[in-house]
Amino acid sequence: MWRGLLKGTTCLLQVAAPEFLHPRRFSSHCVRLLTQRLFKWNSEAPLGCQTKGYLLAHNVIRAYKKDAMSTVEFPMSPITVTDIKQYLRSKDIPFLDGYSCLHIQSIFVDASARKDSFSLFIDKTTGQFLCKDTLVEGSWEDLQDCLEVMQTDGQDFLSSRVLLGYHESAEEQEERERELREVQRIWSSSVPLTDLPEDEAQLIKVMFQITKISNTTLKKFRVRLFKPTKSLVFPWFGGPDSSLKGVKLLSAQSTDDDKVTYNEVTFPKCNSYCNLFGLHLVGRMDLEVVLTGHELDTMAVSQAAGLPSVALPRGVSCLPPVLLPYLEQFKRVTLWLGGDIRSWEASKIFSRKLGLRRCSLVRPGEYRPCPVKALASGKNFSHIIKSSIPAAHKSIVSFKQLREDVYGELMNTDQVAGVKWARFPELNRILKGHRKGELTVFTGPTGSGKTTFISELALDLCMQGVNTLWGSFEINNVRLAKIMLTQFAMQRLEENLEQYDFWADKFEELPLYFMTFHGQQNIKTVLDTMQHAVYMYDINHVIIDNLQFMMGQENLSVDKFAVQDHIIGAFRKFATNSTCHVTLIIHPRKEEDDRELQTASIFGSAKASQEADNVLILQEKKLVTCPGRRSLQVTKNRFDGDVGIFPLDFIKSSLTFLSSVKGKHKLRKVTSKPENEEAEGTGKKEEVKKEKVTKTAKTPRTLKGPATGNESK
Ligand SMILES: Nc1ncnc2c1ncn2[C@@H]1O[C@H](COP(=O)(O)OP(=O)(O)OP(=O)(O)O)[C@@H](O)[C@H]1O
Repeated sequence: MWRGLLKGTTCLLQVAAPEFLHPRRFSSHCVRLLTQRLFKWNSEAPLGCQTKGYLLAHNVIRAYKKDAMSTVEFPMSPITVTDIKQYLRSKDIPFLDGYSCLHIQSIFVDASARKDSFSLFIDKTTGQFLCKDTLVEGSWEDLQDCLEVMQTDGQDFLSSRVLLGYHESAEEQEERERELREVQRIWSSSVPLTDLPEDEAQLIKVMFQITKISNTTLKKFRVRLFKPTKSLVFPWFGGPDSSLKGVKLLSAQSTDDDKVTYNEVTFPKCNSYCNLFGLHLVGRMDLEVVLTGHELDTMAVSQAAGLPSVALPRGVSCLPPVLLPYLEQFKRVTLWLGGDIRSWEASKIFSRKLGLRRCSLVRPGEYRPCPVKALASGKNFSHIIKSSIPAAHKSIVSFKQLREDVYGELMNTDQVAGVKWARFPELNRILKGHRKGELTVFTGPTGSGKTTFISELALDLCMQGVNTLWGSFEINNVRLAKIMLTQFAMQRLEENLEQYDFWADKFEELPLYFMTFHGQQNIKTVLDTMQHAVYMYDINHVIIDNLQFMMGQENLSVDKFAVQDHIIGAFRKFATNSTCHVTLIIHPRKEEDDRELQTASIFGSAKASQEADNVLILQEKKLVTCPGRRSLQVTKNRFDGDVGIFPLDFIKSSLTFLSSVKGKHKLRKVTSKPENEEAEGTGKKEEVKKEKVTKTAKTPRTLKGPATGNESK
């Protein structure tokens, strides 16, 4: 359908604004200018015609953007809160300065029908807006357009249909309606837990480890049981009429080793499931809330602490900014996201979005597990919540303030070490895991498979819920996605095209985003886009392929090293400040055919290896017997100093690398020497203090199910 619209609007554009015909230039800014021109032209025409022209233009742009939903564009005109305030003042629009948003009166509701006088929320970071009364949402440019239209026409308000829902294609609309029918079907064929016979209800409670959650609480939150799959059903009520908008199904399965795993499925699916479970029970006058990472936790808090509580839709993996308006009313937000380090890290990151000064964080620990476990073990909830730590930290701290942090790290060494790779156990043994806030520099000979390898390394993490952003400047996103999809499916999909949809559907669920850049880029633009993505999607891992594309096209013969140092410094700062891991691919210096690369071979000065927390080298052995053979060498590991090398076998059909141990290629685990002893730039062979050979069995490759953003607890 949108092709049809595009055709129609192309004609319109040809007349009104030919310079915007190039699809890459479609943007809200383009619509805005186009709209203004249309208004100018149509100033004599009746209102309906003007709005139609406006809508038509918007339709195309929004459909275009929606198509590229997992791509992250550079915000056309990065906006600051000062700009927004200035604009509102210039239009005489009164606003309230909230925590994450500015609040204005809704422009989509007739003044006489406005329930809440300041129900339109403008995100201070992005300018994105949401009207809570009508659920109209859009970009800052959309809002400006609407305000301009109102001013031009001298209207008090606009119809909510101006922006609502029209961006959907027929297919999308059909899909949405199908999902809504599915939601209704599940909801109406499930039974309230409290209506089950007592023994059956008890069995279910045991299965989900919620024996301490009372029937009153279950009833209050309207939890049901979907019998065909024995799943708990958590409803999502939303909108001005608090109608049913979606459901989340939680199912339990026992594993071979007698453990129970929990799986979640949402309708509508993951990306559009934007529910704060429990929100319908929050009163308009409530000023305090406990934010949890799971529906069961929210019920536990509500029951044991008697406080309003809401759960994040995708647990600790993200806090979508679209939910921020719903949390604006609270003067105090206690984040109790779980009982592990990952929850603790997430609570620190989310509190920045929520506004540090109103947030306090429950530090995980032996006496502070996640709420549902705390309820099961009879912990004192009010004590835990009262002893939560204010999120606004001072820049100078004493050890007294740090001692709990240090203790937490000592207690949870495995979690502190980061997310483990499922496909590269040898890398886990050396690096221990993938940690937030670190900078990894990766190099290897030209054409040796750097992109292919990093693609699999990042995919592995992404499949475990690490929100990932790719900046691929060398190969385009379609090619990159094709490589990743092949690695994900672990087979040549060209030969099994009938399976394409199956794998693509699963792949689509991954928290994976791509920057839309290609070729040479300005470092500031790239960093701004990364910052934007961190805010929008809680990105934990950014991959830049490769640094040479930020060095500019001009001849940098004089100070190219200084430029590179500046860029590396900027990425280092970004990784630290945004608590986000950055993997930077850098070309090596000119290689000599018969020598292995080393840290000093990284192109540029020593800055790259000094700033990096990890240095990884893809070694290419020119073996006649085994031409595809590569090894991965870790030459720097700031976390615990272990360095080493292990061989990789390339499987061409799936573009994957199998870490293997064959013949002479055994894992060499080497305890590193101090960083300052590294023979940077000297070409000296690295000294080895201690060397031990660890026998590693060939790891069988099993494809783990793709992460759906749904956690199992
Ligand atoms: N171990 C390997 N053996 C043989 N071919 C490989 C291997 N790894 C990757 N390839 C293939 O080599 C080609 C180049 O790979 P890739 O683009 O990942 O290399 P690169 O090091 O990133 O290249 P560049 O130096 O140009 O950035 C691809 O077609 C890829 O499928």
